[in-house]
Amino acid sequence: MAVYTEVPDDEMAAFVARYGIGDLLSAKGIAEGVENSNYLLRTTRGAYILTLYEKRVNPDDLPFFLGLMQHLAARGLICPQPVKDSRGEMLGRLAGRPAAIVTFLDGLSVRRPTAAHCQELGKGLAQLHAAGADFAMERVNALSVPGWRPLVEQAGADADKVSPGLARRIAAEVAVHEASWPQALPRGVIHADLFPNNVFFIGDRLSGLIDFYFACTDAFAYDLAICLNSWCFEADSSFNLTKGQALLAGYESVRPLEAAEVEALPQLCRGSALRFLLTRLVDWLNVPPGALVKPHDPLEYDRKLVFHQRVADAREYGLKR
Ligand SMILES: Nc1ncnc2c1ncn2[C@@H]1O[C@H](COP(=O)(O)OP(=O)(O)OP(=O)(O)O)[C@@H](O)[C@H]1O
Ligand SMILES: N[C@@H](CCO)C(=O)O
Repeated sequence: MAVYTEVPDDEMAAFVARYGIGDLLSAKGIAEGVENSNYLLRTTRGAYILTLYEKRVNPDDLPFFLGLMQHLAARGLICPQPVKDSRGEMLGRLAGRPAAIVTFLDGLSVRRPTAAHCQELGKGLAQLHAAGADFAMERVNALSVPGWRPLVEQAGADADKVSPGLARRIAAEVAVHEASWPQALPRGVIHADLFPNNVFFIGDRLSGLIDFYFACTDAFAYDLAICLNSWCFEADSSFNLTKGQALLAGYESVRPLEAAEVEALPQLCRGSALRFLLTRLVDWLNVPPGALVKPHDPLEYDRKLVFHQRVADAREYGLKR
């Protein structure tokens, strides 16, 4: 996360006092991340995370996100749990923004995942899909195919300042998916942003998942595609087949893929690369003045997209069949 909204000390202390989590000792803005404003709170009872929800989060979606974290935690998945205030509410308001306090998770995210991390991640992703199966709420994926053209339009001709020809290429890529996106794949709750920075490990063991603010109801295999993109490429943009194999094997050790999902995987990888290329591009072109945030490189996902455009079938990601 980042810090877009500064909170005056007295407002922060008064807000925290409503939660029965002890006296506030310190509140430190967290520079990592790009979406919401986050503070690490230390109180006389321990550590917590305070999140102020920013532009890309629709406040109407917050009951889904907070309810989902509660649901998954109740089924044994290690994820942040929303803390209720003295009125029993999970969602509050601070410095003019919707805000919530969640529990702090131990563990560290890994900058350069190994194949062992990828295997654990695959297993954890399938466990998340299973734990979400009986979650009653639904949320449309606002950043699936119908959400992409508006992002292309928002970037407009400025896309070419980031890379010559990019505006035309992304418009053409969106058109491909609008015409042929797979519609009937097994679906349920997906995380939709399970990048390495959102997964904690203690040693080689997965110890927790965070950042459920893109979670939605969509194809399970699309979540897998997002993970193949964010876990299995090297810094030079080459795909690491060993990591792909490990991730897919970890996933299938809990939930084997159906034939239609295997067939769709190259297109899902291509579409998810495009999704992150587009949101990164729009963010890159619109950094709010004074915000404590470092935008992500959109062209990393352009290079991944080019790789997927050449993939003929899922064996190229390490699937054994
Ligand atoms: N529940 C938690 N327990 C421990 N640390 C946390 C927790 N939630 C967030 N953090 C810390 O805050 C950082 C930013 O959080 P998060 O990834 O949710 O932000 P974001 O803006 O949504 O980021 P992203 O760019 O991934 O969307 C994390 O990298 C982690 O260090
Ligand atoms: N994980 C995203 C940021 C949150 O949408 C990215 O790396 O582009």
